[in-house]
Amino acid sequence: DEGGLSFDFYHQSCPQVEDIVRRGLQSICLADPTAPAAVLRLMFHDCQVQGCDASILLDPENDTVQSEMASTKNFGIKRASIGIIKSMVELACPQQVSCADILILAAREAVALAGGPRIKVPLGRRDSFGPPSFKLADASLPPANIGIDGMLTLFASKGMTVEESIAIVGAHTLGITHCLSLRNRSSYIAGIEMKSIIKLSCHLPLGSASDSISFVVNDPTTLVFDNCYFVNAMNGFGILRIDAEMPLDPRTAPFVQSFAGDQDNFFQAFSSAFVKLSSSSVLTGSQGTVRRICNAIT
Ligand code: HEM
Ligand SMILES: [Ca+2]
Ligand SMILES: [Ca+2]
Repeated sequence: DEGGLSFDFYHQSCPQVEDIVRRGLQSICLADPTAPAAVLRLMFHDCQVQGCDASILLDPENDTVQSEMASTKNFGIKRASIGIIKSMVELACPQQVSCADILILAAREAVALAGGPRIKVPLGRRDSFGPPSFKLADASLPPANIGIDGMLTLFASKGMTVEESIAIVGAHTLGITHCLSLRNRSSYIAGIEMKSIIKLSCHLPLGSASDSISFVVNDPTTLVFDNCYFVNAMNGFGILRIDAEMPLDPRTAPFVQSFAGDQDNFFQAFSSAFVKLSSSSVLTGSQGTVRRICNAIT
């Protein structure tokens, strides 16, 4: 049982949905090679707040109800690709496929398109019906400078093992970190001086307006889903605090070494972690709704 989800959920109502999402993401990627990173992070930030229910895609209802995007923890999140893919799915199968499922399928394609594993994901999520909650997003998303304890507790609550928790953070094999997100990161962690690396890309001391424009890459192969992130972290070049501490903490170090040495191990643990993350506290059956457009409840 995958918590009310199933692998053949759209078998009757929209058998072509996986192909549509794949082709949609492929063409978006041709125009913007950073799209896989954006979609993968978007999926995490949806699932982390009230479950994988497309709540992050809702626009503010009016001046008083702010969207999840108003949280500073959602800085840098890009949402446009899901709306485009949803409109392609709606043409083929009107009002059948939830935005929540489209987001998970798009994240799965993002990983595969960037060279990672093709993950089999159960479907049948429904979209949130309530108004967006900026406060919930702010409370539920991890701070940029979370440590190993906080990270392990967070993913344990989604049923992940320690190995899976480290694998899912391996999502940082894609994408970038803005200098803004490094403001509260100690530059000196367990003997490793990060200043010289960050200095190449950020204006130091951090705190200027340019911090929201300038960035560092999360690993040297920022467009490729590979195990380079773990090799890089072991060499002392982890960008965020968890990236830097995972190779050093005795609880996590053995898994970082195993993933750095064997990409298949990483892909396997990442795949099972991805299914757990994307299946945690979802709406199913008659709960929630299937939105016609992803940014509003109509
Ligand atoms: C406790 C765990 C985590 C923390 C504290 C964290 C934090 C961050 C931060 C601060 C950034 C940089 C944002 C910016 O400055 O633009 C980032 C980027 C990113 N994160 Fe995480 N993250 C965590 C877990 C995850 C997970 C589980 C995933 C996906 C499954 C993920 C996927 C990504 C991706 C792909 C990027 C790059 C985004 C882009 O380039 O557009 N992260 N993360
Ligand atoms: Ca959500
Ligand atoms: Ca990489």
